[in-house]
Amino acid sequence: MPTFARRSVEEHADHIAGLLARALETETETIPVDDAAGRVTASPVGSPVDLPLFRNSQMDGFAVRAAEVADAPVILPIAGEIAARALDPGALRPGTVVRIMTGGVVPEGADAVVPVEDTSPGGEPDTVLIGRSRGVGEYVRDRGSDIRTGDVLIPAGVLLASRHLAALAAAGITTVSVRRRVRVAVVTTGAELVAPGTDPVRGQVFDSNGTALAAAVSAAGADVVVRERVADDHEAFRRALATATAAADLVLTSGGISMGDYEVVRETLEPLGGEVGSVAMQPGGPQATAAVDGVPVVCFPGNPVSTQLSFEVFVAPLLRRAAGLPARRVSARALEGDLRSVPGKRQFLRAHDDGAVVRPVSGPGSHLVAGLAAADSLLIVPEDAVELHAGDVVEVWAL
Ligand SMILES: Nc1nc2c(c(=O)[nH]1)N[C@H]1C(S)=C(S)[C@@H](COP(=O)(O)OP(=O)(O)OC[C@H]3O[C@@H](n4cnc5c(N)ncnc54)[C@H](O)[C@@H]3O)O[C@H]1N2
Ligand code: MOO
Repeated sequence: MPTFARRSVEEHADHIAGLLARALETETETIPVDDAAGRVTASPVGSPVDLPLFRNSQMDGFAVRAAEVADAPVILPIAGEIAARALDPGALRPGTVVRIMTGGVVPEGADAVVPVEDTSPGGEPDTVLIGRSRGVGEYVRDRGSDIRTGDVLIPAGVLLASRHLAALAAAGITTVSVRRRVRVAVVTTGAELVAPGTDPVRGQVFDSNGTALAAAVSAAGADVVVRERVADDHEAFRRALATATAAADLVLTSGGISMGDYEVVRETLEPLGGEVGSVAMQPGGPQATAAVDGVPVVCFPGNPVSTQLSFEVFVAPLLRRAAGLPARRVSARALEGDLRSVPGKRQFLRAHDDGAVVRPVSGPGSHLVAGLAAADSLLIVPEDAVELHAGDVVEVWAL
């Protein structure tokens, strides 16, 4: 007998959200900035320095006293040259200019840079004709004008991308405190399963759910720490569960939860207090959950499309939020043709969304793994719909 008769999609989603809540609150870890792309900051990172680190030139040209070039054109002697390198240029002598390169230290006394384009040779050796005036501060990048020491460079909860790592590196920071990724175990079950790459005999199928779930977990910002494939053997499944719960924050399984005779997942988890039943959706009708040794176990039906959609509907949003990733893109689209649906179940049809209209690209069968691969979207048909017509507006999830 099922533990729950018929849950709505929302009821089962809420149940899983509650089951996973503690597991998704991971602790923090400190990692090299170079490895931190895609991770989420655990606390605000203050800048240990002013940026820019020192006052420097924005242009190749001449560092000047603005007041001395106010009446340009004016010819002034060139007192030296400052390139972008470690250098203390000393002070700019009154009545002189220095040649300066972009990023070079602007010397004390200079308060503007005249770009080289606004100058020409002064006639005498080591002189320059400054062709136009520049105001105080022009083309000078002041120390601390980007960020000041102690100010927040990156707040907590930020999904680190290359621009954030650049800011950390620019401030000389080498490590950053981030949330640990959620660790997930993937256990596929079925006596018929063989690894892709082997030679199946009649009755055997390639284990595509292991591949799909592992990739989907990574895409949702979590780490796959265990991958097991077990036959319909209770002892082997118990061993795989023990390995999984020892290493992971969350265990995902596929197969073995419906009404047949060899339902190893259902038969193992029900006596442990697992909940097995049916959710008003298609694919993905049979669903189950359990907590084993305090670790949540979420069990998906074995049909490949059912497994993948169940993950997308129930687990991906939670993992994505925990990983700081944006929620999936949901749009409203007009339906291209007519379609019929099974009343009482929310249908997740495999579809193509061209940005204006959406149309199914394969049948509704939950074994149509190639049909799912051909889709770029899921077209959601509400529970109460019996038939929909061309032009009706439907919800579409980008895959
Ligand atoms: N009498 C009933 N039979 C079934 C019901 C039902 O309500 N009453 N529900 C059907 C639905 S809907 C689904 S979905 C499946 C779910 O069954 P299980 O979770 O027990 O899955 P299995 O029987 O183990 O496998 C189903 C199907 O999927 C293939 N499979 C399984 N694992 C993998 C994998 N890792 N990679 C690729 N393919 C896999 C398996 O070979 C089967 O063809 O139950 C229906 N039956
Ligand atoms: O609900 Mo099952 O998941 O359709 O094939």
